[in-house]
Amino acid sequence: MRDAQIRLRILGSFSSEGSELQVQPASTENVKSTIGQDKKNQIGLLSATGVVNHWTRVFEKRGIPEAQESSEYIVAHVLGAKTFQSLKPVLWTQPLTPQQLQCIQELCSRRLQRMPVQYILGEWDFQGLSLKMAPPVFIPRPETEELVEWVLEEIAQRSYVVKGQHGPLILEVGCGSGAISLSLLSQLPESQVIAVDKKEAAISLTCENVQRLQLQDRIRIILLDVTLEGSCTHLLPWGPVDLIVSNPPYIFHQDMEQLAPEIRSYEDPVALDGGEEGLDIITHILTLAPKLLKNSGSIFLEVDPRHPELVRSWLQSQPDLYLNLVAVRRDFCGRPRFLHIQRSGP
Ligand SMILES: C[S@@+](CC[C@H](N)C(=O)[O-])C[C@H]1O[C@@H](n2cnc3c(N)ncnc32)[C@H](O)[C@@H]1O
Repeated sequence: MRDAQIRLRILGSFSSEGSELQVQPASTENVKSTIGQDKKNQIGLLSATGVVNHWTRVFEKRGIPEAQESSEYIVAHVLGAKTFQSLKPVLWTQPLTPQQLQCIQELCSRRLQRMPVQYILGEWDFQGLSLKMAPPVFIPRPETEELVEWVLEEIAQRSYVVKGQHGPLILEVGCGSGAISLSLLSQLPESQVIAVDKKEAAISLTCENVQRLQLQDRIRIILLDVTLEGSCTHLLPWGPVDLIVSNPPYIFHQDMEQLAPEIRSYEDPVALDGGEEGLDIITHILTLAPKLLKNSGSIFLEVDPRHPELVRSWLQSQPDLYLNLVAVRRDFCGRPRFLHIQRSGP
């Protein structure tokens, strides 16, 4: 699934798509007439492969990014598979039923309106977990899987056997769909997680995903805005924590307009907009951290490539926090995107 997700880069990166398209949903008539045009090819067109090719051409014509991948994911989903390649080869050429064709058409019409494939399918894989997706809750990106892998590597090198607790206690700020928290819980059977988010839609989706994966015994989910005064008091009863992890909103405000239509029209701007320099939530997390973290506790953050230097100098200007930027990691595109900050103070 990882490869498949990387292929859907337009939904995974915050790149601009340039000018927005005037998109009209395809009508049933359009599809029927295209399908009816060539009687000789009718069987081919009504097969899964034929329909994938048809919608790929329609998407390409309308300037929809990742036309073929979008079309393949939708057809595979309607046929009960995750990817087109994983379908039994016999299903590639077998004629589809009228119901299947109708369903494909409805889902493809949504893609023509630039809805991300993840919302169209209603689920997406993250770290091998199948999570429910629903707009406007942020769709987990492939980069964030690298953040989770880094956290897992660090945890593997430490011992967390303290007062009957056998695994780390982790706080996630901004849990969204629950992707980070749930993948950590599922890969660290001794861990416990506190997941917070300021948006009710995110909290509800995390709860649904927790139930879906039966991980409710080791997680506490809290509706909380970490920028509000006193937010710390809601977390202190559960702490102190070994580790804070967050993929916060970090886009520079002036870059918000450049986002692809998929992101701009469907994802919650609260999940994206980090203020003037993208640091608004990051600095709140860092200010709260010393009150919530154990001694030598760690913070792992996903950030913009411009942030490592900005965060380093911000931390130098805040010596009373006793936080040090100890490592920066690059993402699979070679951009410095992940920070490890450690508490070193009283
Ligand atoms: C980039 S999304 C990350 C979601 C998820 N962790 C992931 O990686 O897929 C950021 C999340 O932070 C939440 N958020 C934004 N501001 C917040 C705040 N002040 N307090 C708590 N959560 C906040 C948003 O609602 C959103 O769900």
